[in-house]
Amino acid sequence: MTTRGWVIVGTGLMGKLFPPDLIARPGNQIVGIVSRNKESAIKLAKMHGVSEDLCFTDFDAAVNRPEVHVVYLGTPPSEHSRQVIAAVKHGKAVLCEKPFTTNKKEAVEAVEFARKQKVFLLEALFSHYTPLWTALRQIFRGEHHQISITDLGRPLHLEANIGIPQNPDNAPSLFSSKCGGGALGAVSVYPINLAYTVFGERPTRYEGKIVNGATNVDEVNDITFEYEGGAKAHFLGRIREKDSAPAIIKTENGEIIVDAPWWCPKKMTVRIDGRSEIVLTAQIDGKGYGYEVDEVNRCLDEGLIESPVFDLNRSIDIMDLMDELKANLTQ
Ligand SMILES: NC(=O)C1=CN([C@@H]2O[C@H](COP(=O)(O)OP(=O)(O)OC[C@H]3O[C@@H](n4cnc5c(N)ncnc54)[C@H](OP(=O)(O)O)[C@@H]3O)[C@@H](O)[C@H]2O)C=CC1
Ligand SMILES: O=C1OC[C@@H](O)[C@H](O)[C@H]1O
Repeated sequence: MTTRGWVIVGTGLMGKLFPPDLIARPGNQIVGIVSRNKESAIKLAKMHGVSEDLCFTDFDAAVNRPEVHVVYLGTPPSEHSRQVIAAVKHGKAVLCEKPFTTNKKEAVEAVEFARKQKVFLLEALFSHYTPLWTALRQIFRGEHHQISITDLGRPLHLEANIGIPQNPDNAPSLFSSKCGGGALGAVSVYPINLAYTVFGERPTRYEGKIVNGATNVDEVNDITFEYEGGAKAHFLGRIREKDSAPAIIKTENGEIIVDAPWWCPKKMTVRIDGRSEIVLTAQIDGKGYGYEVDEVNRCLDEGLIESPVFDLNRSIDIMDLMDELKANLTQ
């Protein structure tokens, strides 16, 4: 088995949460931690059993070493595009946290550069790679071995709310407009991507409202997408209140209930009217970040520069849609 060396950039929440799931996957090793502050890097290194010698304040010095294969960006969205480009310049694969960037322009710059240099880049929208989201993708692509999309019929309605209560003291970058914070990128990116997965396309119309809070980032997104033929997706994304409802997908002949937390689900029930009920379950390893690590390694093993299950056009398109939503729905 190939052993891959990873550099972790950022020592905040994700710098703490991602590495245990990374190193629990065989063949992955942390070979560097980057922080703007040496003490923070050393503290994080101790937490993850990494040597102090592998702590850096200089991004380029950390990344440009032969033992580095992948760079994980656990930094605020405002840093992503620049850091993707910096890592790609050294020829290193990148796993970049969601939201991919702060706007479409930055997303295009990062993607075009990675494509030009033929270096692997993937958005770390962790839900997408979990076992039951993989099953959802297969169902709506008509590729699931047990559940037929013909029996279910076409999707008519998606309801997927997400609310994770936080505040500027425990999550300063999330509430900072300079860092590219806000509910759209922090939480609503999950229902937006779920809507892409279910309906397979971008909505033709949208309506709703985006409400900014005291720190001038959006804290509430109450948005409905409409698709060709009248199907709809609705989500309420919030960063001050908790919402632990399941996600519900109604189809012509049935429904799929994805239990909460539906962005990292362990159970999903598929009902075909009057005919069958199939319950799919999955264990989640750790906090659920190992599956995106598997996807990086699978793609690198196969010599791919983009993941076929979450290609970079989708990352760009989501940022483009978010730009539009912000421009048109902010009150
Ligand atoms: N997949 C998931 O479940 C989750 C994903 N995320 C995503 O991960 C990314 C990071 O989020 P999170 O860890 O919560 O953020 P934090 O603010 O907790 O941590 C980000 C870290 O990035 C570093 N950093 C670099 N530049 C800046 C800057 N200009 N301002 C502030 N910090 C900076 C800091 O580390 P240092 O001081 O060491 O340089 C900081 O601690 C975001 O894109 C977020 O959306 C967040 C939570 C959950
Ligand atoms: O991606 C996320 O999931 C967990 C939340 O705590 C966080 O705000 C969000 O960015």
